[in-house]
Amino acid sequence: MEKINKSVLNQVITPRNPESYKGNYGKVLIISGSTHFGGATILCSSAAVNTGSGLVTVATIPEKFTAINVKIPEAMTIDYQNKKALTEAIKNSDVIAVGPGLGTSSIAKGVVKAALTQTNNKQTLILDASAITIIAQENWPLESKANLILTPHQGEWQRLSGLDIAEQNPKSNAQSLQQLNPEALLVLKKHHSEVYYHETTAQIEAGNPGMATGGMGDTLTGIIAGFIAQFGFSFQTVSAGLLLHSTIADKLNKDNYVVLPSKVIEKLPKYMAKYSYKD
Ligand SMILES: NC(=O)C1=CN([C@@H]2O[C@H](COP(=O)(O)OP(=O)(O)OC[C@H]3O[C@@H](n4cnc5c(N)ncnc54)[C@H](OP(=O)(O)O)[C@@H]3O)[C@@H](O)[C@H]2O)[C@@H](O)CC1
Ligand SMILES: Nc1ncnc2c1ncn2[C@@H]1O[C@H](COP(=O)(O)OP(=O)(O)O)[C@@H](O)[C@H]1O
Ligand SMILES: [Mg+2]
Repeated sequence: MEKINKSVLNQVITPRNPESYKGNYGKVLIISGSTHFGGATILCSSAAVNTGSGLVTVATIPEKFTAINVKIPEAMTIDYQNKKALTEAIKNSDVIAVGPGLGTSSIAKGVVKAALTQTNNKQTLILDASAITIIAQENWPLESKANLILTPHQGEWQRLSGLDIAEQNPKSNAQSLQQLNPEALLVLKKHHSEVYYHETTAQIEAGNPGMATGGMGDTLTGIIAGFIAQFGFSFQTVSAGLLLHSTIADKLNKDNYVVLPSKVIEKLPKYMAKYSYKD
């Protein structure tokens, strides 16, 4: 399996054009959260903001609006239960990430369906967490006009692919992805996470068990969304987001037994500045 080289960080993370404005850095929509899972929404959206997305909108339930406004004043909020508002927000976004903390209620199912069916071929749709669980449970075809990215952990991948964790290996994973949707990009999250896209299978050599804490995957989803919003959809862009997440976590793990997702998020702008310098 190919290794994802650190040079991808310098390639993807480019200095900003002085003449640019927020409209140049993409509109991200994070569809996320439910009564018991508010933190996932805050971490995912906060990661998208700190990665440098031009504008971030959070589609969630209204009882979470205040918490989001206080924690992430840069983000806007809409109610995903309002079908018209959700449709409008999907239409106006470049990157849509759906699933963190969404749960599997009937409303959540409708929201995932809307994301799958209302996106177009200029957009990227990231399916994570509960969105993957819902698609697996409902046995829906994995279809969308958008560029599709899946970010399951091994338990979620088991649900979607039908492969037990012990059966998951590069060959079986690639075959399953081919059957589910040969155009989709898969980020399989594990120790040394893997990326599958078309004929390429690659792995990061970064990440540590200090990352094994709730919210770390929600954070990755926000980072990938922010990277695609700014740098465009590609295998390299996703690989760079994945590698940056674990690279920051490895630095923090040197003197932190557990690596908190919020600490990784805090370091994003600093590390992006560092990798944007070409020396
Ligand atoms: N602060 C918040 O708001 C947070 C909210 N969150 C939100 O919670 C929702 C549920 O997501 P989830 O991932 O917590 O649970 P679920 O979908 O049931 O999967 C777990 C099952 O899979 C299995 N499993 C096997 N391998 C595994 C692996 N490598 N990593 C993890 N699990 C693995 C595992 O096996 P077991 O542990 O039982 O051996 C178990 O059977 C989702 O919307 C998410 O975004 C979380 O992000 C946390 C912070
Ligand atoms: N032992 C480990 N080594 C490296 N990375 C890990 C380890 N444990 C967890 N991670 C990383 O942490 C993240 C966990 O994602 P996920 O299970 O979706 O978290 P959550 O849903 O709680 O946000 C993934 O990016 C995964 O690769
Ligand atoms: Mg997760």
